[in-house]
Order: sequence, then C-alpha cells, then structure tokens
Amino acid sequence: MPTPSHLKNPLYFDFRAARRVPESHAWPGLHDHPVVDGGAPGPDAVPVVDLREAPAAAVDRVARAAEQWGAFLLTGHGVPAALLARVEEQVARLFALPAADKMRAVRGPGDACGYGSPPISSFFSKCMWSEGYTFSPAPASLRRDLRKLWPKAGQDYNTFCDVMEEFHKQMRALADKLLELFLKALGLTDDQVSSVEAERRIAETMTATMHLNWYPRCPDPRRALGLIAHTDSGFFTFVLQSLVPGLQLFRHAPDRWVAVPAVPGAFVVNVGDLFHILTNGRFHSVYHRAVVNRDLDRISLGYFLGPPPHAEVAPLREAVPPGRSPAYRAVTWPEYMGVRKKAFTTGASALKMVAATAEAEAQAELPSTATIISSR
Ligand SMILES: C=C1C[C@]23C[C@H]1CC[C@H]2[C@@]12CCC[C@@](C)(C(=O)O1)[C@H]2[C@@H]3C(=O)O
Ligand SMILES: O=C(O)CCC(=O)C(=O)O
Repeated sequence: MPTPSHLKNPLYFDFRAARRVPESHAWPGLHDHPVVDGGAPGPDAVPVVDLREAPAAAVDRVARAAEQWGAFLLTGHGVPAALLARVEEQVARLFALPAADKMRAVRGPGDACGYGSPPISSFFSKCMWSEGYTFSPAPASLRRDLRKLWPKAGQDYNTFCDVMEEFHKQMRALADKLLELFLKALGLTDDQVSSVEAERRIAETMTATMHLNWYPRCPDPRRALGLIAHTDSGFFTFVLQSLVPGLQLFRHAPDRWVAVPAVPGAFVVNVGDLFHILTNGRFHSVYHRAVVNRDLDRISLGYFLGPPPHAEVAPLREAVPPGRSPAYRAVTWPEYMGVRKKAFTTGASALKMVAATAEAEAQAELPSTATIISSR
C-alpha cells in the first residue's frame, strides 16, 4: 500500500514514537549560558504587574519592566481563570487530533497561518521539538480557517471556535488597556494618549494573531529545543504557559537565561520589535525561547498584537528626546519581516538594519540573534 501523502510530509515527525532525539532535532550550543530561576526573590525575579494595583503604581511597574526586561508577568487582568482553563483544554484537544487531520491544515511556504513549525523555523536546519498552529482569531476568519482541521464542523469544532471567540473578545479589550498603560509608562499624559490615538489609530487598528504551541515530552530534553530564541516582531504578545514551565528570557551582564515561573492565571507580556521602534528603543524587545522536559507535555499560547499590514510604524514623537531625531525609520510589519529574514541569513540585527543613523545604531546597541543562538 502506498504511504499516505501526509506521512511523506517532511513536517510530520511522530514525537510520541521517538525513543531518542535524532540528529535532525539535536541543537548545539543550548547550554552556553546559565539558566537562573526567575521565580525566586532577587535581581532575577521576573517583574510582576498586577492590574488591581493603583493605576499610578501599575504604570510605574510597566515602565521599569519594559525598560529593563522587555517582559513581565501580568496578573489581576480580569480574564477569568475558568475561561483560561477552557482555552487550554481546547488547545490540548486540537493537538491531540490525529496527525492526518492536523496535516490537512499544514502551513504552506510563506503562509501566515496553518499547522506545523512556526515561520522562524525556516531559518534553521535543525527541527524544534514542538508542533504549532497559527490562526487569526478575528470572527471573519476563525470559523473558516478551523474547518481545515474539522471539515465536518460538529461539536468539537463548535466548542473550539466558541471558546477562542470569547477569549479573543476578552484579550483584545485587555490589549487596548495594556497599550494605554504602555503609553502612560512612556510618560504620556491622558491628553497625549488621546492625541496619539487620534493621529495613529493604534488601538483601533491593532490586529491579533494566535499561535498555539505543543511541546511533547522529550526523551533527552538537554539536546532538544522547543522554540528557538527569538524576539517577537509585532507590538506586544501575551503568552499563556500552562502549569508546566519552559519559557526563558535572555538577560545581559552577565548573559543568562531567566526561567519564567509558571504562575497560574498570569500572562507573560513580551515587548516586540515594532514596539521597540514605536517607543524609539525606550522599551526593548526581549529574546526568549522555550525548552522541553522529560516527563510532561507542555502547551503554550501566544496572542500577538501588531499593526495592520499597510501601517507604517515610526517612533512616537513623544518618545524621542527633545532636540534628537528618531532612532528608527518607519517600517510596515511585512517590510520589517523582510528585513528580519535578511538579518537571519546574514547574522545581523534586524533592528539595527532599520536604525535611522549610525549614532542611533550605537544607541540601540543590541545583540544580534546570531550572538545568542549560535555562540557555540
Ligand atoms: C503574527 C505573527 C508573529 C509570528 C509570525 C506571525 C504568526 C506566528 C508568530 C510566531 C510564533 C513563534 C515565534 C515567531 C518568531 C514565529 O516564527 O512565529 C512568531 C512570529 C513573530 O513574532 O515574528
Ligand atoms: O512556549 C512559550 O512559552 C513561548 C511561546 C512563544 O514565545 C511564542 O509562541 O512566540
């Protein structure tokens, strides 16, 4: 009998059947930097922003976290724990679908959405120990896209779409709230926040993309990698990690990976490259990666916010110090993705490639992806 075509797909790798990590999935250089516990008190404790705090205190915490870490744990955000539990249950159900069903929705080359490794994987010859599914939660596309996984619709399909629709509604509102907090953390007054919105319509036009990750348990977790070190390219991301930790943030001086503790009900918020540009480098994007473990499957979910494809993102006037010129030129998201692709192949920093001047470049001094992922 001929091999079913989905099993010939090079993206298909049966993690469950793997008794060892094959060369194709073994990454060198994973232990070049120490890993420290970001859940223990001290200088490596991942900052926490609790939205139940007094607004001025929350603004202050966001400012410090975005300037010093490019990430923080968000608690007290008001998205009900019961909804998050239903979301995680649905994500687990999607990944438990038979391989043939999942491969029907496989991401084609250049596609934004679909099943399989995330777009970043195309820059590396090694494979990651994970499966992913990217989709737009916007009502216009959600139900259409999910029919690839569940062609006959039915109960599982409906439940998945209902839960994701509700999650998107709540997250999109939370994103608006957080955007305002970020702008205030930059020092903008209420009036300035309103006039930025009137001029740029950031909140109004911001788009959301969801990327689900499944990291199967791994027989040799020290040789494998769930998700390669990267910065997110958009404005900011909410990451929901299940009770199994695995997310690590990169920090400098000394270079180290900070393991983000799994805090039930909390989101990790990451600053992305386009927000780095919007804030003229005041808030910096953060390198992060996901590791796998021996005994437990892990799932995580990224809710990515960014501009619509045609929008030019340039530093906010209010974020540029008086008498200075903006550190970055204007770019659209698709244009920036093109720059980043070039950066990956040459080992350069994409942010430096869109720096406005050499002086600004020095100001925006950042490690290139190559420094972090290939210093072997
Ligand atoms: C809206 C987004 C943001 C994407 C691309 C697209 C959908 C999937 C996102 C991710 C998720 C995994 C890491 C990353 C680096 C990847 O390869 O795919 C992300 C990327 C980005 O932040 O650039
Ligand atoms: O699995 C994680 O915790 C990280 C997820 C992530 O970084 C992503 O989806 O971009």
